[in-house]
Amino acid sequence: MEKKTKPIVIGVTGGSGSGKTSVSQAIYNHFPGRSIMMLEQDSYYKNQDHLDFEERLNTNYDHPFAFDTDLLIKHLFKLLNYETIEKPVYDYTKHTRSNEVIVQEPKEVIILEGILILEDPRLREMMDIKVYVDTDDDIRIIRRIKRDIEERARTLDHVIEQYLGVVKPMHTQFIEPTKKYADIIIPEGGRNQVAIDLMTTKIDTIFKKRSL
Ligand SMILES: Nc1ncnc2c1ncn2[C@@H]1O[C@H](COP(=O)(O)OP(=O)(O)O)[C@@H](O)[C@H]1O
Ligand SMILES: Nc1ccn([C@@H]2O[C@H](COP(=O)(O)O)[C@@H](O)[C@H]2O)c(=O)n1
Repeated sequence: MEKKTKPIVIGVTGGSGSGKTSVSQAIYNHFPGRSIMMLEQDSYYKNQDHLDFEERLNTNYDHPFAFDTDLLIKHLFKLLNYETIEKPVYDYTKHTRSNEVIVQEPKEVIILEGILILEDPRLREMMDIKVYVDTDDDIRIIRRIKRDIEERARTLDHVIEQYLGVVKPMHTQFIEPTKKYADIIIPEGGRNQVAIDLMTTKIDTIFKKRSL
């Protein structure tokens, strides 16, 4: 019996504020109505309903332990097996999962995006293409300040304290070293149209090969 091809997994990583969501969205938006989906590692932050808000504020969200990676891997295996998943929804304002889930049907191309997706060898093993979005630290912190205040209900003092205390050291210890696993390094994230064109051309080839 002919073996069915499995979906393609494209991992997109980089430091916080590097532009990995923007790159992933740009690739995804290039294929409206096609068999492509996004899977965000952030959706798999651990549930913290058992902790009070003060304790949640002190969680290290940039350490691999912050993620329910077993659940992410389980869901990825299901998607590779063409099964539907119930993707958790994360609430950054409450620092825990919301009660909702998103029903996600399997697709031929999965864009897996997150700060620590290349840190876990099991996840690396599941990826066909690995991308690292490489953006200078000063640009990343400026973007993060703006975003966290506007979209994640944070104060300037909290963003700075979190960045210096946790985000920066964890980036150096866990995220930056995963660059060596990348097949492609994209400088200056979101607006690197050449890199996005190369990625979309590659995906187009995959769709054509699969007659999709
Ligand atoms: N090339 C860029 N130029 C200016 N702003 C950008 C660029 N890429 C991303 N941004 C902005 O920076 C913030 C972080 O980008 P995002 O793609 O969410 O990064 P990440 O997912 O790596 O944290 C967002 O508000 C986004 O609109
Ligand atoms: N409750 C949380 C959960 C995560 N973070 C921060 O999010 C960053 C990862 O998301 P990006 O879109 O920036 O890649 C990570 O650096 C965490 O510090 C948070 O602040 N609060």
